[in-house]
Formats: sequence, structure tokens, C-alpha cells
Amino acid sequence: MHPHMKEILLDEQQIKERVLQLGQQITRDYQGQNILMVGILKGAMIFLADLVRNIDVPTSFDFMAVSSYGAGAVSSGAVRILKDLDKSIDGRHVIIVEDIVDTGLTLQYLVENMKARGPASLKICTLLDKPSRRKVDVPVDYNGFSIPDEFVVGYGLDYNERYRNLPYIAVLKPEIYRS
Ligand SMILES: O=P(O)(O)OC[C@H]1O[C@H](OP(=O)(O)OP(=O)(O)O)[C@H](O)[C@@H]1O
Ligand SMILES: Nc1nc2[nH]cnc2c(=O)[nH]1
Repeated sequence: MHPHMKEILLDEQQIKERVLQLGQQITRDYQGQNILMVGILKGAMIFLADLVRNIDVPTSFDFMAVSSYGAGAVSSGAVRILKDLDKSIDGRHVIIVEDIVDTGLTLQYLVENMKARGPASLKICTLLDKPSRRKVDVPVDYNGFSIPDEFVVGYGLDYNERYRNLPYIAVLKPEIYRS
């Protein structure tokens, strides 16, 4: 384990099995349709890459990058688009793919923003959910794991842009987080 980690919350095998299940569930739910997966950069990159390889209906993907004004606990809910979708989603079956839902503010914005673009359907898929932190209700259709309110990194999730490449999801040692 990386020396900056306190404990591994989800190991490689647990993640792999759950991502396979999610892919199978999405495959069943979208029989006969084409999916557009929209990954929210950068955190969802690793999850999306593994997830799409477990989906067996025609799937394309696009990406958005957003940043919230006001960091962490004082997040205002205002979101700025850093990178928009490449193409129209009008009439498409869209699944937003996130690494983690925390307050829900980012997804609330993204859902409203994307609904206005006229998709045929819109669902949310997240690898991790921290339900105890929710400030606004967001309809999560596919959730990998509900986790406690601890700061986690790995498998796409960062702290100051580090640790995204760890193959597991771990709790960062508080002394690293505070220093
Ligand atoms: O539910 P919320 O409280 O809105 O928080 C969740 C958002 O925060 C994280 O992104 P972050 O801004 O850290 O960007 P990153 O994916 O590039 O790390 C995560 O990927 C979600 O987009
Ligand atoms: N990396 C990371 N980003 C988050 N955003 C909201 N919660 C978390 C978390 O636990 N880890």
C-alpha cells in the first residue's frame, strides 16, 4: 500500500467485480439502443474506461470538465464549464459517468444543463456515493459503492492531482490531507 494511505477501502478485485456488474446491468437496461456515456473529467476517466469494456450494446463516449466555484465545504453550487461536449446530445440516450457524488451540486448542475440539450433519456452512473454529505437530491441510477464520509483517493480520484493512478480506492492519511 502507498505510504500516504491510512487503509484500503476498496481493493482492485472488489472494484473489478462491481464494475463488471454495473456494465452487465447497463447492457440489460439498454438492449436495442445506442448509449452515449458522458465522462466527467478528470476523476471519472479510469472508471469510464473500465466500465465501457463491460458494456455489450453500441456505446460511444464524450467528456465534460467542470469546476465548482468555492472549494470543498463552502461549495456554492455554481459550476463553470472548462471543457464542453464535442457533439450535440439531442435525441441520444445519455449516461453521465462520475467518480463520486458528494454534495450532489455538480450533478444537479450537469443534469439541468444536459436536459436542456434534448437527450432522449438521461441517467446517472457513479462509482462512489457519499450519501451522508448530500445537500441536494440527485437521482443516481447506477451506484457502485456507498461509502462513509472519509476523503478517498485512487482509481481516478485525486488529492491535489495526485494518486489518481492507484489501482485501489484508499483513505488518505489525515496528516497528508492537512499538510
Ligand atoms: O457532489 P459534489 O460535492 O459536487 O462533488 C463531486 C464532484 O467533485 C469531484 O470533482 P473535482 O471537482 O474534484 O474534479 P476532478 O474530477 O478533476 O478531480 C467529483 O469528480 C465530482 O465531479
Ligand atoms: N478525491 C476525492 N474527491 C472528493 N470529492 C468529494 N469527496 C471526495 C473524496 O472523498 N475524494
